[in-house]
Amino acid sequence: MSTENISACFKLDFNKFSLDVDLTLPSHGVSALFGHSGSGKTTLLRCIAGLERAAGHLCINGEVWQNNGLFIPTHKRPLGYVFQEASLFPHLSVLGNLKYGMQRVSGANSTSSLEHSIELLGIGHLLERKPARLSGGERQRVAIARALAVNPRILLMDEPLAALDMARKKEILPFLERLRDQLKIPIVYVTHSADEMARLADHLVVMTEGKAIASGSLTETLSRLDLPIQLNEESGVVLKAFIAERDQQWHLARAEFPGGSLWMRDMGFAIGRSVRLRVLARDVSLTLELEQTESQTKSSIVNVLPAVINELVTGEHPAITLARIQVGESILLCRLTSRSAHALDLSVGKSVSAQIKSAAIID
Ligand SMILES: Nc1ncnc2c1ncn2[C@@H]1O[C@H](COP(=O)(O)OP(=O)(O)OP(=O)(O)O)[C@@H](O)[C@H]1O
Repeated sequence: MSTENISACFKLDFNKFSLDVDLTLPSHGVSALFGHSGSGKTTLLRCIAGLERAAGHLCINGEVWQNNGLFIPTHKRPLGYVFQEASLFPHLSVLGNLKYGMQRVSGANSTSSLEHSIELLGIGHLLERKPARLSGGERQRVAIARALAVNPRILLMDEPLAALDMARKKEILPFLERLRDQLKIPIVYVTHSADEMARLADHLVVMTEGKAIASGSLTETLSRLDLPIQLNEESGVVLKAFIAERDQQWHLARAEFPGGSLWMRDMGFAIGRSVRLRVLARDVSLTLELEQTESQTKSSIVNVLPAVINELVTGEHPAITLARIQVGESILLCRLTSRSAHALDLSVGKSVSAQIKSAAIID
C-alpha cells in the first residue's frame, strides 16, 4: 500500500456525540469535509491537529503522528491551521505576525517558505500594516500565509471564508485555488458551502452524525444519488472540461467534457484552458425528442445532449424525482417533477435528450 496519502482513523466520544471515521485522503490537493452543522467536521480536523485525543491512528504521507503507543502533541506536528476568524496580534505588523508564527515552530525558520507564502497570498504590499488597517479578506490572507510560513506537511482550514461577506469571499477564492494548484501538501478544508466545495475540492468527504458516509473524487461523489447532499436545490455535478471553441459574434465559449460539450457565456478563457463546470440538477430538463438539430431550432435552449437514464430516485419531497443520466462518459443529475417523470415514462436504460438551461464555469 502506498504511504503517499493521509490515513486517518479516529474514534472519540463526547456526551451526546461520537466521531467514528476511517479515511484515506489524497497526498495533495483539497479534500473537502462537507456536511451539516454538528456532523463532526471540526472535530475531525481537531483530531488531525492533535487538539482532540481520539483513539486511532494518523499517518500523513508516511509520517506517523498517532498510533496505539504514540501521540505527537499539536505543537510538534508540522501543520498549518486556519480558523474562521483570523486571530492576528493587533500590536504587530503583518510581517511581525508572520514571523511570530514562525518562531513558535522549531525548524520553521526558513526565509524561502516565508517569502513563498507572502507571494502565494499576494500580501507583499501589506507587510508594514497593522491588522486594524486590513480588510477582513486581507486579514484572512495573512492568517493563511502565517499558517504556510512554517512550511507545514498539511494545511487544515476550518471554514476560512465563513466570516466574510460575498465580495470578500470572491476576492479570496482565487488565492485558495492557487494554493490547491501550487502547494505540494494536502489541504483539508471544512465547509458547508456547496459552492466553495464545488469550486475548490478535488476529493470530497461527506459527514453525517460523526461518520464519513462517502469519500471519493469530487466528480464521482457529486454524481451519486444516494447521499443527502443531493436532496436540495443546490444539488448538481462538477465536470472537468476544457475550452474547445469560442464564438466571438455571440460571446459564447464551448467547453468540452468527456462525452459532450456545452456552450456557455465566454469568460475570456483561451482555447485549451482547463475549467470546471458546475451543472445544477435543477438546470437540466429531459425530453424524449432525440433530434438535436430540430429541438434546437424549436427551443431557446442551446445545449441539448443525448443521454441515457442511469438511476431514478424520489427527491426530498414526493413531488420531486432525481435522475442520474449518462452523457457519454460523464454523469449529469436532473431534478424534475415526479409527474413529468411519469408522463415521460422514464425508466432506467431509456434514451432521452437532456436540455441544459445553464451551466457555470467555476474555475
Ligand atoms: N468538547 C466537546 N464536548 C462535547 N461535545 C462536543 C465538543 N466539541 C464538539 N462537540 C459536539 O460534537 C458535535 C460535532 O461538532 P463539530 O463542531 O465537529 O461539528 P461541525 O460539523 O464542525 O459543525 P459546524 O458546521 O456547525 O461547525 C456537536 O454536536 C458538538 O456540540
